[in-house]
Amino acid sequence: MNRSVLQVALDLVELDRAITIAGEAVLGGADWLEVGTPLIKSEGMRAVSALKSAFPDRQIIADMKTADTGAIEVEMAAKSGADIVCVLGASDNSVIAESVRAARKYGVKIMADLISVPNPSGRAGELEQLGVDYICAHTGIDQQMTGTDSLDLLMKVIREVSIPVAAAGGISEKTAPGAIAAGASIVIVGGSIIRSSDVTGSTRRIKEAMNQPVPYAGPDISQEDEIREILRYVSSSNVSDAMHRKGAMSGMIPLCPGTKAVGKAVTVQTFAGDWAKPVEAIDIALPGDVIVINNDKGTHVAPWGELATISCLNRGISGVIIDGAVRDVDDIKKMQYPLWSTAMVPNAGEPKGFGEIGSEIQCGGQTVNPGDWIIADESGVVVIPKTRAYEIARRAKEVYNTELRIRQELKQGKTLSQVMNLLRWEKHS
Ligand SMILES: O=C([C@H](O)CO)[C@H](O)[C@H](O)COP(=O)(O)O
Repeated sequence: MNRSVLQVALDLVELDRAITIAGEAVLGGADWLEVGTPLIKSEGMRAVSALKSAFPDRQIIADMKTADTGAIEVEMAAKSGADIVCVLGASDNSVIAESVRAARKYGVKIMADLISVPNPSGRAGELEQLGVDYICAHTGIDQQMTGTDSLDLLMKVIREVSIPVAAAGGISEKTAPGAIAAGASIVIVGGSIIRSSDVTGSTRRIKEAMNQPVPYAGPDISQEDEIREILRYVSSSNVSDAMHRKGAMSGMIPLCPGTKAVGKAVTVQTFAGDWAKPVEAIDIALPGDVIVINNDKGTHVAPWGELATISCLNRGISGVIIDGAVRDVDDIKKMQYPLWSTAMVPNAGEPKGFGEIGSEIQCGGQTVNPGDWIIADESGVVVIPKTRAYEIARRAKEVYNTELRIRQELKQGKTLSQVMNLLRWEKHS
């Protein structure tokens, strides 16, 4: 292959939307069109034939992810119009060999996908020996969410084979030049194009980036900084979607609607109205943290008020969440400080000093540990366990990006039910 190819992965579930998005991507310069696995599962082989009829001059790739009955699946895809069929590199050699035989018979090519292969560099060579036409160094979408880097995999396999290698897995305008510099002949892009509000523009920018290869230097931001960066622009609703409706606190009212808090939790267990530990937590918390307080069901006395809030502002604390009451509401509102509580009351308690800072607490019906991430906005407060914070932030970003595209389709006049094809997916139908 002389020049690098941009393959756009149509990982969608509705054929009509896939064809529209494919058309926009072709306008931006997409060379090859991949009928993504979700689309094949949702629409079957008619998705392959529909894409081929709509775009007869493009190579159509059927991402079958074949793991068994190689010959049958290759035959189906080939007869539906696919030019290239993707099989799982982790499959048994008998599956690969049968796929290759069927491919030769029906005049199509085989791309072997290295997703989840334990020894990718060794396996890539074996797959070449078995006769596959392309190797795909692929980090799956779920793996990407945990921080696995597709270009690391590409670099492990690129020198092991002499057939063309495709790079896939979260590739964007930023990483595409690195894939080409590392030697990829094909760059496969899904989310960065199909979820964009400007599919044509995003495709064009990635194509342009591919023409300026630059060696990949690895991520330019730490995972913690990336979590914070993402949580600053996604919403608590996006995070709740990413967590499959887990993590949302109940009964939390924003004192200053329109404000937002994002940060790591400094937890405080106190007793009704005992404001010593909540206020001491201000000195322990780091700038950017969120103080999360359990006031032991005390809604008649407040462990928090205006003066504590001023201290928080001075220390750069991102916000305060109280399962309990707050007072001095008018003054805090003037400061527009991000604070959520379950009650308001004028009564102050006493600084007795019971309770502790930095232990596991319950807040708004959720368990919160020190270091868990908090995102709070006008919809409410969500706690993200620290062990899954990177993954959840990345998934929330996917939710956010998916909505960018849906919003664009709504602006063009479709209803939400049309975009989502609700009737098709109703449980009782
Ligand atoms: O093959 C893919 C994935 O397994 C879902 O079927 C994607 O097409 C591939 O990962 C490219 O998509 P992005 O990772 O979103 O760029």
